[in-house]
Amino acid sequence: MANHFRSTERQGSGGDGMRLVPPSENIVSNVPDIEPVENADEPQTPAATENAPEAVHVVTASDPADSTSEQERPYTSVFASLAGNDAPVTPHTGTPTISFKSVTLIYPAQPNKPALEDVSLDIYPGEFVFVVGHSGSGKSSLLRLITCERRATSGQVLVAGQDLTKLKNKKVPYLRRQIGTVYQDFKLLPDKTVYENVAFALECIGKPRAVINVQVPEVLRLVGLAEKQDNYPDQLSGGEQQRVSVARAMVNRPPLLICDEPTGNLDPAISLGIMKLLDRINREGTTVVMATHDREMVDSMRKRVIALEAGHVVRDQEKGGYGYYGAL
Ligand SMILES: Nc1ncnc2c1ncn2[C@@H]1O[C@H](COP(=O)(O)OP(=O)(O)OP(=O)(O)O)[C@@H](O)[C@H]1O
Repeated sequence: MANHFRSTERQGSGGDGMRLVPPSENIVSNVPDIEPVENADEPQTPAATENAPEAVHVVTASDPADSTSEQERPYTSVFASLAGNDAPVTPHTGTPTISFKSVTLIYPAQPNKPALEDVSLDIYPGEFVFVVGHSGSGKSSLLRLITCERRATSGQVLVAGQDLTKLKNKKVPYLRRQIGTVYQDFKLLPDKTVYENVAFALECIGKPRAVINVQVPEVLRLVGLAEKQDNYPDQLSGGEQQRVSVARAMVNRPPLLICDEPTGNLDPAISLGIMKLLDRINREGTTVVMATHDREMVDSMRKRVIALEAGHVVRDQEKGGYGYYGAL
């Protein structure tokens, strides 16, 4: 299969020597060559640059697209150090990693209220995309279509060039090997240690023990949990549990990462540690799509933002902000 997942060039400006590794090379050492996670409570640098939105390609929301500017904020966001204002926009060329063509999703339990209706969008290799919107606007449903947990009622969902509306059930596990997932509730196995939780992801796809023995310690070091590899999930903080789930999602070095409110249960300082990890994974070439309610994070990081309202895309903006959605 052609590699429609991975970008061919790095995004961002801070050169840290990371290398893109085609999946075929990722047999033994497939963890990105990046520094381990730093302490989340390290001193934060002030907001770097102006945050005027650029390259808006669709804005149809009646509300203003961008919310509070850096100047208006009474304090510097903990996420300010991840602002990508100076980073070039990922080119929207070639085959999209994810393509929705007039997609509608109707759950049988709610036949008169589509969770998604006539959604069309393209996400390209190497992009980092936030999906925002009210509770019930369709964010998780959109992600479930990408991971093939749900099938579209009509329209076409293409992931890595494959039409998921036609994908046979027996082929779904192969698709999922290409997609790392991180959820708000971590979804760790309680009776397995940190090491075993991460190793299990590789065992499930038939990786040999020799490979597991190399990759698991490597990824645990990357997320800063090497010392806790023998702990069980209930012996970890929420932030540590989420780092295990990020380690598990990336240990097979998937070219696409789907995150559904990965920082939803975490305080801002701990969320920052998780976001630093995901930002680095993205800068190394992995496409990241993240549903979130975290206004501060979205406003600070200035990534592409897709906003949903009642199952419709109402805004799609490069370097966007969270927008005005009132209480969520
Ligand atoms: N399994 C389901 N069966 C029936 N309806 C569902 C199901 N899952 C979601 N829905 C409905 O689909 C719509 C979109 O839900 P979805 O979970 O995608 O929203 P969301 O934006 O992710 O919300 P939240 O921010 O609260 O997680 C809602 O009206 C919801 O009630």
